[in-house]
Amino acid sequence: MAATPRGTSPVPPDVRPRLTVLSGPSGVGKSTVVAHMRKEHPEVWLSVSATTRKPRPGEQHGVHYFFVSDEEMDKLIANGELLEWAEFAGNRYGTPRAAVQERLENGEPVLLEIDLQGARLVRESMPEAQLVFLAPPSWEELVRRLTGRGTEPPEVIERRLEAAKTELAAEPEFDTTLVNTSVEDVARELLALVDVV
Ligand SMILES: Nc1nc2c(ncn2[C@@H]2O[C@H](COP(=O)(O)OP(=O)(O)O)[C@@H](O)[C@H]2O)c(=O)[nH]1
Ligand SMILES: Nc1ncnc2c1ncn2[C@@H]1O[C@H](COP(=O)(O)OP(=O)(O)O)[C@@H](O)[C@H]1O
Repeated sequence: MAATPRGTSPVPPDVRPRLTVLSGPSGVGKSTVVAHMRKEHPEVWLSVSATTRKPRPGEQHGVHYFFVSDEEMDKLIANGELLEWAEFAGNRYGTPRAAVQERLENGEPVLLEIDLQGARLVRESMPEAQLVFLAPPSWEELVRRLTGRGTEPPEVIERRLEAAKTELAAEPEFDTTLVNTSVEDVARELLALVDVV
């Protein structure tokens, strides 16, 4: 057995990153890919964020998001209850800290689906986190998906596409890029990265 060089620590038994961040522009397919993966692998734990955005038809409180008022969001932030938070296209979004911490302390994998600003904050506070970028096959396809989803009025779509330009330019900051051409393929690749055993 090779000796451990002096001055370095032995490699810990499990060096796999437990925290995975999935980011990518609005409409690229993050929710679709994660939902597809969790349909077959419900054991993959996804953090449920708090948001001041209004629910879309079909979105459930506590499942897709915790839908909160501006005042409630102020309190969550002031009380330090969010691991990170950001303003995106006119609404605030944040990751509740306690549930994530509990899982990480138990050595369980955690998946966050958050925006670029949030991904950068996580990288600062947890450098061991792995950052995964979901990219569209092309700009035209991103516009098509965001428009085709039909959940936002044109001015909100414009705002999100403006943000998408900044987000696409930040792709090199991420550890891995997955191009969302096929939902099935990307869901499989993401599952391997999240490494749920
Ligand atoms: N920083 C941060 N971003 C979040 C959080 N939850 C969701 N987001 C991001 O906020 C952005 C807008 O989310 P949403 O309004 O659901 O739109 P969608 O991504 O187009 O479905 C997306 O980039 C989400 O990944 C969070 O807790 N923190
Ligand atoms: N690989 C794909 N091919 C074609 N359409 C897709 C694909 N992935 C997602 N979509 C569609 O694109 C739209 C945006 O997907 P969504 O998951 O809501 O994106 P995000 O969560 O990143 O905002 C939805 O209408 C969804 O059905």
